[in-house]
Formats: sequence, structure tokens, C-alpha cells
Amino acid sequence: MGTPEDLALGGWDISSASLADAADRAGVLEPDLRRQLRPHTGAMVPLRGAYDPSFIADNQAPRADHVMPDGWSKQRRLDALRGDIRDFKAASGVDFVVVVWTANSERYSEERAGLNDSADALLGAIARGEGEVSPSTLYAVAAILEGCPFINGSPQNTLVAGALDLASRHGVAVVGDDFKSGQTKMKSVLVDYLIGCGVKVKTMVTYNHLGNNDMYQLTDGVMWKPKSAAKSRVIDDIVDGNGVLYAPGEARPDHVVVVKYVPFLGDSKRDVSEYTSETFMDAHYTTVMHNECLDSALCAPLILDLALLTELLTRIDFQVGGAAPSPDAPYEPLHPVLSVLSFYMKIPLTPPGEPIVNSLGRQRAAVENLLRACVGLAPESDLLLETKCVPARGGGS
Ligand SMILES: O=P([O-])([O-])O[C@@H]1[C@@H](O)[C@H](O)[C@@H](O)[C@H](O)[C@@H]1O
Repeated sequence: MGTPEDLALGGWDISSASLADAADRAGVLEPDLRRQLRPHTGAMVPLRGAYDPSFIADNQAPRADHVMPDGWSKQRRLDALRGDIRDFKAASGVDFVVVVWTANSERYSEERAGLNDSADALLGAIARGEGEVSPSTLYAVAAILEGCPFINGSPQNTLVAGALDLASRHGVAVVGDDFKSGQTKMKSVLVDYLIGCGVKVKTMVTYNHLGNNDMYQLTDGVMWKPKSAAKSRVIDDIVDGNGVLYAPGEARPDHVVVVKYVPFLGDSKRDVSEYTSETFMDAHYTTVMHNECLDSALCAPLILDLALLTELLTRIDFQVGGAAPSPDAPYEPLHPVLSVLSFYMKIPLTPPGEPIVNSLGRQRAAVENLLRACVGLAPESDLLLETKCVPARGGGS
């Protein structure tokens, strides 16, 4: 498995700022550290981005000074992105490329038959220049056609059915959607703990505020919709999967999601949340939580993990045939939709027929146990049966 030191970084941006200037603009890292890094980061300049203002917040327009010409068709943009990937791979000397969407949230793309419901429909829509093909979907298609896994770190529906079909056709891994970085991760853990203890969560009133550009673009009501859905749905499987506490069809907990833009705070993301539950004899149990951390400090490790784990997972083949496959059974790669990386995503994409698991503990166990299987270890169950099933009085072995 690779390490962060093995990575070469590159990418696109609609802003021409070098990494050094972008870091100064964001003000995330300490000024002296930024100064020390400038000899390196000053030379890291992004490639021109595929920009479509109809898909991102209007307030991002002042940044868009580094974009492909307006007159370029979707097909020409796709071809340019594919060429950028090939050029990066050749220039950096890496042997594997993973493309991670870390850019703005986009509005949802319309999904309909003949537009993006199959690989051929999507490729045809790009060739025709259909307006409903989003920039992020162009990046995803470019990555897939270049054999590079694509990870969607934002909440929009980048990986439409046609993109997933294309990934399956080419056997290229995809992961989505929306990095699970702060409040949502904490929410999934707390609700998992409460429900796991038989405490019935009745309200989740969760509030975020921060002042970075990611939040600034979410002040646009259209861009907020995908993020709101991503922050809201994370509880679904935990509640739906507990028929003892929540009868089928019973109203779900009151779930409020509020996010506000507070410029002065910059990248410092604050999570102020209150959870009220019913416990024994319907007594109320209220938890109030305040978390603060730099949004970038929460997201950057996820991006590194996702790139490194995705590369590793693409090297896994398993022998088809259940627990005792015949010696000559064929070997297959994992399904292109790498749902085992749900740990990192607010709204995990899963292969057809696989239920979404949002419990953070179960998601982590899935990654751990898959890696254990790769080195011949049994899944970790924490059962410790071997020490529980021993004679209490020193009887025969
Ligand atoms: O992961 P989380 O803290 O629940 O959600 C966060 C959002 O509330 C915030 O608006 C956004 O800027 C962050 O990138 C992150 O998506």
C-alpha cells in the first residue's frame, strides 16, 4: 500500500491561483508554514478547469479566471481533461492516477432516459453538448475513460447512472458521495451509540457555521439542496435498521439541519447540536454537543486515505466460488462501486442490491476486515470466543 509520501499532486481549478496563493487566500495553514512551503507550492499551478456557471453558485464567478474557453464543446472539454490526465501521468512518472473531486458543490443534474441513464446515452449526450451534463460528470467520464478511479467528494449526483455504467464497462472504480468530515460523522457515531444502547432518538437539531469558500458557495439555495440531503440522510439506515425501537412506518426522529456562513471564522467549522431521546420509562435524555475544527484539517486526511485505499482496492482480486472455490475458479476484481469506502462518505454509493450502511463503526469494520482478509486473517468480530469457551475449573483441554 502506498503512503502519502508516494503521491504526486496535480489538478484543475477555475481559479488561476497557485497553491501558495490559494493557501494564502484561504488562510488555513499558519503564515510561517505557508512562507516556508512557498518555494514548492508557488510552483504548483492548476490546470484550466471545465467551467459551467449554470452548475455552481453565482458567487464563484469572480474566481473563474482560469477556465476552458466558453466556445469549447462538452466533447472538446472531455478530450482536454483526458489529455490533461495523460500528460500529468507522463510528467509526474506515477504509475497510477486517482481523480478526486474536491471542488465546489454543483446543483443536481437532471437524470433522464436517453441523457445519462446508460454509458452510451451519456457519451452521446456529451457528443451532442447536452446542457445537463455537469462539469463534474465530465471529469468523472474523463477519469473513467483514462482508466483512473474517480472519487466524488461533494454531494451532487456526479456519478449518474450512465457514469456508473461506464465505470462497470471499463472496470474502473468509483466512490461517492460527499466527504464525511465533521458534524455528519459525529452524528452517525452518536446516533449509533444511542440506538445501540436502546435509547430512542427523537430529535436531532444540528447546526453548523463556518466562513470558508465551501460554505460561501452553499449560501446559494440551489447548491444547498444536495448538501442538505447529504447531511440529512446519514441517519436513515441506523433508524430504519432498528425495528425494535422504530416500528415500520413510524415517524423518524425530528431532524433539523442548519448551516450558516460566518466569514470571520474562515475555515474553523463549528458544530452545535442537540439530541433528545427517550429512554427507560420514556424519560428524556438530552445531549448537547459543540465541536470545532478546521474543515480542511478534517477533509485533507480523508482525501489522502481515499486515494491510497482506492489504489490498493483496485489491486484486489478474489476467486469466485464462495468459501471453497475450485482451484481453477476465475479471479474477479471488486465491484467498481467501492462501497467498502463508505466510512469516508456522507451518502455512500453502493453496488445494486447492497443496502447503505451509515453506522461509522460498521463502516470501519468493513474496511478493516477486508484488509485482514487480504493477509489471510479472519474477520475481527470482538467476540473473543476462544477465551470465552474455556473450562472454568481447569478441566480437560
Ligand atoms: O461533514 P459535515 O461537517 O457534516 O458537513 C460540512 C458542511 O456542514 C459544511 O457546510 C461544508 O462546508 C463542509 O465541507 C462539510 O460538508
